Amino acid sequence: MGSYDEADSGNIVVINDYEDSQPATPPMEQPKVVGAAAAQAPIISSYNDKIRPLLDVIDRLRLLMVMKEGIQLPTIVVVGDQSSGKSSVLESLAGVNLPRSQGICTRVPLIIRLQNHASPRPELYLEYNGKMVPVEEPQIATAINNATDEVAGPGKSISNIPLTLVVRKDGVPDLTMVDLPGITRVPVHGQLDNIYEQIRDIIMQYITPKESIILNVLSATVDFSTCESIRMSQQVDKNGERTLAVITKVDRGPKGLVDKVTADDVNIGLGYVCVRNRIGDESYEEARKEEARLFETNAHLSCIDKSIVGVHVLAQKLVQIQSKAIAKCLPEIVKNISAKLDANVSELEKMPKALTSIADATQAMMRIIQAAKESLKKLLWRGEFDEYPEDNTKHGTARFVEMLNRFSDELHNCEESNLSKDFLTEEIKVLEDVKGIELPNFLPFERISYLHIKFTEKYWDYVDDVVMSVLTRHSKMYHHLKVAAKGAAHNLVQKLREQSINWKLTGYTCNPDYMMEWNKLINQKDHFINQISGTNMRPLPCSVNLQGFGEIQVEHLRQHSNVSILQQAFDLKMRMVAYWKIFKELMGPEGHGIEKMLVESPAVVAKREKLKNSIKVLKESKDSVAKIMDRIVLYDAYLV
Ligand SMILES: Nc1nc2c(ncn2[C@@H]2O[C@H](COP(=O)(O)OP(=O)(O)OP(=O)(O)O)[C@@H](O)[C@H]2O)c(=O)[nH]1
Repeated sequence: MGSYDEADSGNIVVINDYEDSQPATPPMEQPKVVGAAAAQAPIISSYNDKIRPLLDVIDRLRLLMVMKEGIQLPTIVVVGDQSSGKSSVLESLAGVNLPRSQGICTRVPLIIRLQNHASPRPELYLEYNGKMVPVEEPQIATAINNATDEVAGPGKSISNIPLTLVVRKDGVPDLTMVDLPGITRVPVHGQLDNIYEQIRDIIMQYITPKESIILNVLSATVDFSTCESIRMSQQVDKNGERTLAVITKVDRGPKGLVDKVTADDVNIGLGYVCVRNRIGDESYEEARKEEARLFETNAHLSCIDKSIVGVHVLAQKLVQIQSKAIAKCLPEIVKNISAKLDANVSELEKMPKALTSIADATQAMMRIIQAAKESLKKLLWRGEFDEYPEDNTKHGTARFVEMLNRFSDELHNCEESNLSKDFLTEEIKVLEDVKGIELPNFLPFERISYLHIKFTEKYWDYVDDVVMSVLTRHSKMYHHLKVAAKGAAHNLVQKLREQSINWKLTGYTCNPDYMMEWNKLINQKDHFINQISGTNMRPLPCSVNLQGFGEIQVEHLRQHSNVSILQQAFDLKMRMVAYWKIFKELMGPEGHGIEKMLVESPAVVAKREKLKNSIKVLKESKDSVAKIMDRIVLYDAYLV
């Protein structure tokens, strides 16, 4: 058993093109062999202390799903045509029973984390759907099948949601690999017609990143150039620089195998390893012995270079490839995590703050209304278009002039326009004087004396469009506010439109509710003033009952000898109270209306949540990586 002799000597010698072409691994980084494990474990290999923490960090980042954040990790991805023997290879490496079959077997990506572990009792876990389920070794195949059913549904359908199998066992190589569903062209009963496309998409997603190492599992019984998995890996790794081929079932197709692997017709840059997996109920020890015997005695197989045969060689090669890939990628990973974290933090900062109180909500609403008002003033009055430099349709003052010019031309062409040479001069002047949006009973629209219906319609349609689009822009984060504000603004524009059309010169006081409330309050003024300063009344009362206020203490007011000041103050107070009442009705009891209006749109909430989540993952990733930064620098230095 040449292979075991090598292991027992304590040195792993891996000779192939890849190793020759790669920078030499420093002597201290050579994987050591755990001699004591030789008798018990299927694979005799261990990781140097210096590499293991790096792999642990990569595994931690994988668990944090940092890949979802666009950070690629060095990953050994196992691909192969259906039943090529992928699971059997992994089983040989891990020394545990994985589901094996002749039909489709692997239906979800299975991340296998092998960790060499000193304790004689193996520890196995399955991690999926946020669960971590301990598993006993004999039940592992059943547990994987059950978990697959839970993730992908029972039957033969496949899914992209991965399962993770952690195997902590004495003597296993420290490796993390992903087993993917086998490529099948013909859907079997119970599979969707697009099963090939589904599997292809999953495989491409895993093998496309340049950080992935492709472990292409090929059966010795087939012509490699016809393998679908070769076609796929060549699409993303044309020269095979990151592809290693494992030839399985050598016992079934030994003839001509040596020529196939020597000719390398399919461009496998990292080389070939030929293996014979466990068959039927064999134990791992029996399988390894049988493999060694086969490569020693079989006429066709014995001439294959010993440096490319056997599961143990495969394990050692993978360990070295993996450690080099990790050391090469880690500095870039660290950089990418920091860059992505910074970008997400600044994007989150740019987002409106989540509103947690009525005060916040009120403030936010005022800010939005103020901003919308300012935008409208710029567009419709001041002629400043910096917020919409490209969109001429919003350039209100310019469009008004156009409208007026057109209208003027039309009028000149109609008989009516000749009735008076000053016709409409007054109206045009008034329009130019209109000063934006102000408090309801100070609007200057009573000065508008005449506007033609057609022109008025066009004018208000235009104003309505601009107001709607400005409000939409400013309130887009808050769906309810957007709807409410647009509704209110639209109604206001409608009212103004009607008033313009009806030529009303009634003195626009805008809000009838406000006026009703104000009248009710102001009608009490004479009575109130009389109660304070009435000359005929003795003794003067200490308090006065006011509708809407109740009993009011008034003695302190008597120090003001100027009745006119009192009247103005009363007037002012009533105005404010009337406004406040209308405002409160709009906003609902205790301001909850504002809160409701400022409920953010689900898309904004989702975006903020996503960013927060990303930041959390990236921060944790950064922390994990920070702990091993010194090792990265050290290891990196060896590789230069
Ligand atoms: N004789 C022999 N049979 C093997 C060898 N490797 C795998 N097999 C058998 O080939 C069949 C398929 O093996 P799997 O490991 O399930 O293949 P797979 O590629 O994982 O299958 P899917 O994931 O379903 O595509 C099983 O019956 C294995 O026992 C080998 O080296 N020699």
